[in-house]
Formats: sequence, C-alpha cells, structure tokens
Amino acid sequence: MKITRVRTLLSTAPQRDIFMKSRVRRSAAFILIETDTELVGLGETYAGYFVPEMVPEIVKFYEPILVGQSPMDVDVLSRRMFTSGKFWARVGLGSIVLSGIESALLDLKGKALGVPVYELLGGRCHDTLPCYATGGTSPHDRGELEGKVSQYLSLGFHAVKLGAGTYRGPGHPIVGSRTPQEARDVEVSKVEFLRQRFGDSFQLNLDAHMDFLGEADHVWNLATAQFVLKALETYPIGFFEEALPYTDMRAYGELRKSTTIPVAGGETLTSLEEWRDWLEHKPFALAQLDASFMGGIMNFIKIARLCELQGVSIATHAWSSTPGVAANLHAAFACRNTAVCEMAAYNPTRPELNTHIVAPLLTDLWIEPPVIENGRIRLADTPGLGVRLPDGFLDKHPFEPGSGEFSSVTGKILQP
Ligand SMILES: O=C(O)[C@@H](O)[C@H](O)[C@H](O)CO
Ligand SMILES: [Mg+2]
Repeated sequence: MKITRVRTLLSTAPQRDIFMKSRVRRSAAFILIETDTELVGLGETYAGYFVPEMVPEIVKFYEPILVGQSPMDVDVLSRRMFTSGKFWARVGLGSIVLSGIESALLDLKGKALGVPVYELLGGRCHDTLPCYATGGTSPHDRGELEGKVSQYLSLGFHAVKLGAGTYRGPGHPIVGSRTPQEARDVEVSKVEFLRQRFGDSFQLNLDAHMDFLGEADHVWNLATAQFVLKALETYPIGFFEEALPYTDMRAYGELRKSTTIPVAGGETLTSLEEWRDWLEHKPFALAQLDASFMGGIMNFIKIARLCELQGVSIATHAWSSTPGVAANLHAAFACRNTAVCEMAAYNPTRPELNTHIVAPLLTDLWIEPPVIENGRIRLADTPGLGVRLPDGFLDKHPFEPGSGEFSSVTGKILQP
C-alpha cells in the first residue's frame, strides 16, 4: 500500500453550550490520507481550532515526504517530517500540524490491520478510565455556576473542570484580580460555594489558563500562585492547571514542591524535546498530553512512558474535535499511568441528556461513540481511531474564514 495524497479538510460548525455563551461556532482541520487502495486515514490537528487557514499550507509542505511511501512506517515518516523543515517543523505550528498527519497514519494502519489504534500502542491497560467534563470558564454569577455544574454532573460525570484566575474566554470581559489577596478570595469563595452546594460528591479541578491571553496585569507569578494554592489546600481539589505561564519551567518545579495540590499542565508543549526539557524540572504532578498538538500519538506514548518512569500521572487534554479526542483516548487507554481523561461537557451515547449543547463536530464523527457512565469512560473497539466524516458533513458545515479562536482573541486584543 502506498500513500497517494494528503488532504486538509476544514470545517466550521455551530458549537453552543448554554453555559459558555460566547462560543457559537468553531472550526476544525482534518487530515485525510489517501492510498492506492480503498483505505483512507483520518486525523486532526488542533491547529484547526486556532488558525485553520494556515493548516493546508503546512500540509502541502509535508505531502511530498509522504506520497509514494508505505503508510505503515509511521514512526519513520513522522521523524522525517519532523526534521524536514530544518528549523520550523520541529516546534510550534509545524509540529502541531504534523500531529494530525501522524494520527491519520495510525488511523489508516489500524484500519488496514483491523485493530483499534490502542492495539498498535501496546494494548489496552484499562477497561474504563475516569473522565471529567470541561466547564471552560467559571461564571461569576452563583446561580449560573450552580446550574452549569449540576448540568455537567447530570450527564454522568463525577468530575468537572472550571476556569480560575482571570480567564473568561474569548468574547468575555477579562475580569481579573489585581492583587494576590483578590485572586485568593475569588478562588476560595468559589470552591467554598461549590462544596456547600454539592458536598464532596464530585471532583473539582481548576484551570487558570495563565498562558492564554498574556495580560500582564492578570498573570500570576510564582509567589501569587503559591499564595492562592496554599489557601486552597484545605479543600479537596483534584488538580490545579496552568497556575503559571509556560515561560519558566523552574517556577513550575518550585510551585509543585511547595503545594499538596496536584499541579497540572502541558497542553501547550509541542514536541518530545520540549517535554523532555520540562520534565527534568519535575513541574507537573499530572502531565496533560495532547496527541493532536504534541507531534502525534507516538509522542504522547513516549512522553507518557517517561512520566511513568518518574512516577507522574498523565491526563488527556481535549479541546480538539472528535478525531483529536479519539487520538488522545486511544493513547490514554494504552498507558498504565493515565489518571483521567478530559471531555467536552456532553454524553456521546445519551443524546437526550445533551439539551444544553449543540456541537456537531463533537457528536457526529464517532463510528461508535465512547460510553460515559458513573464518572468513567469506555472506548469502543472500532478499527483505527473509530471516527469518520459522515457523508455530506463538510457541505453542511463548510469552513468560514476567520472562525479560528485565535482570530477572535486577536480581534479582542486589538479592540479593547
Ligand atoms: O484545558 C483546557 O481544556 C483549556 O485550557 C482549553 O485548551 C482552552 O480553553 C482552549 O482555548
Ligand atoms: Mg487547560
């Protein structure tokens, strides 16, 4: 079997969650690998969510490296793509786009052999894994906050992740805490409210997105992060994510040493080498890996094994659409040290519960969706990644230029 063509398919679809009001549509970039047989491979790069317009150009650069080659030699081909650009393909966007191509190769290989991708990665280590619903932002209004958490728990999740710090998401005003005391009070009162309302029946995780918008006034430094986390230690917190920007791996290492709350991070690291350098500083108790971002599924596995050797648990990061989420789940199920999987707040096999959300990119692409029940997720054993683009999907949800999240963020910064 030989690769004949590598295509980028862009799509923009509605994505409305009544609790995340500003998000009304989102984009995704799929990679389709065609062969001289009937088999095709489908993958996704998370770059499609941020900068969809740029993905096809980068894929065109990689395509000649793949055409004429056997898609079965996944690791050799990814390394060839990785080193091909001399400098630009090894980090950032070059590597993020490569993630989608590599996942498509593994999808194809799984389909060719008739096995799910996790079988290609050492096999399934878990029947089910704990998962949590991503709440994205954290409404200031207590009624809204309560409604959101109740809705997410009623979907079958036992854990939720909410925003922390100053992040309110694209389109929301940035209502930041300007002093460490304010920052502490905002977090403590939110956690106290949720514990009073819901008791200890669910796991609460917080994500401060400190690398996201880079508003200097609102970014916590090490001292502030330590101050806030210290105050939260009396409450059960599952993990605290991105309490610091990614500018200083040593600061993450210091933060982790100084708190009993599990420090999580990693969703913006784009290569094996970057991960290796970070892990030397023991920055995370929970390393959050994303196969649709960090150069692919094999990189996920390699870093997960390195974490395992260091006694560190891993989690999936999941903000891509279905093929990206599927890539992460297959990798997660093949790692013994997976602690938890991130999921968008919907239940793929219980559509009647998803009354709060409209998101075709999340719901319509599974061949057989994973089951979420009692706070845990079970992955189907469909060959490859278990995903497909349904007939007519791209006609129904055509790409709209300017729909990447990066576009809206840039617009917001330019027009304060
Ligand atoms: O951990 C998460 O799911 C978030 O940090 C998302 O990646 C982010 O909001 C996307 O812009
Ligand atoms: Mg995050």
